[in-house]
Amino acid sequence: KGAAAVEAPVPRVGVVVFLLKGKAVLLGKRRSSIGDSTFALPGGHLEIEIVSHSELRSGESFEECGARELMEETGLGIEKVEFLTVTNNLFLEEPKPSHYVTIFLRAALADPEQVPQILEPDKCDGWDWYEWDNLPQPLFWPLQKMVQEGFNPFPICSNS
Ligand SMILES: CC(C)CCOP(=O)(O)OP(=O)(O)O
Ligand SMILES: [Mg+2]
Ligand SMILES: [Mg+2]
Ligand SMILES: [Mg+2]
Repeated sequence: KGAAAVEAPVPRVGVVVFLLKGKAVLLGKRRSSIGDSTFALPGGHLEIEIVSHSELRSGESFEECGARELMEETGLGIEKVEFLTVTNNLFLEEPKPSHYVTIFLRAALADPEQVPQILEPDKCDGWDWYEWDNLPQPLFWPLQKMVQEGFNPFPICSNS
């Protein structure tokens, strides 16, 4: 008898943001079925705005999604949002298998003085700024993989 067919998870799109401040990046400790208790960039699911059962408004852009997720999760306003890279991430170890195509953006604080708030305490233990050459452990594995491969999210001529 054949093994039961395995349901392949439908790929979803995640948009995460390297919010940079000097040589530091904003990270939060996740409370989630995916990457629980690991340090991850702020961000989340690319959403289609469902207005009613019969009307979909046009979906959000990557940049709009990044800015929305940052506002929802930290209350921070961001600017100079740029596309950096994309990765293909299969989460097969998690309780429920999932598959994310993850869009990585870079941004700066609109107000450099603004302080992040923990607006979703059930999803994040807290936000903090971490120097890129002294990142906390454990990192959320898609980010860990990029760091190990030498990814650098900072602008080349960063004179900031
Ligand atoms: C798993 C990740 C790459 C994409 C989903 O991110 P997330 O779990 O932070 O999602 P939300 O912020 O939308 O809840
Ligand atoms: Mg979110
Ligand atoms: Mg999120
Ligand atoms: Mg979301």
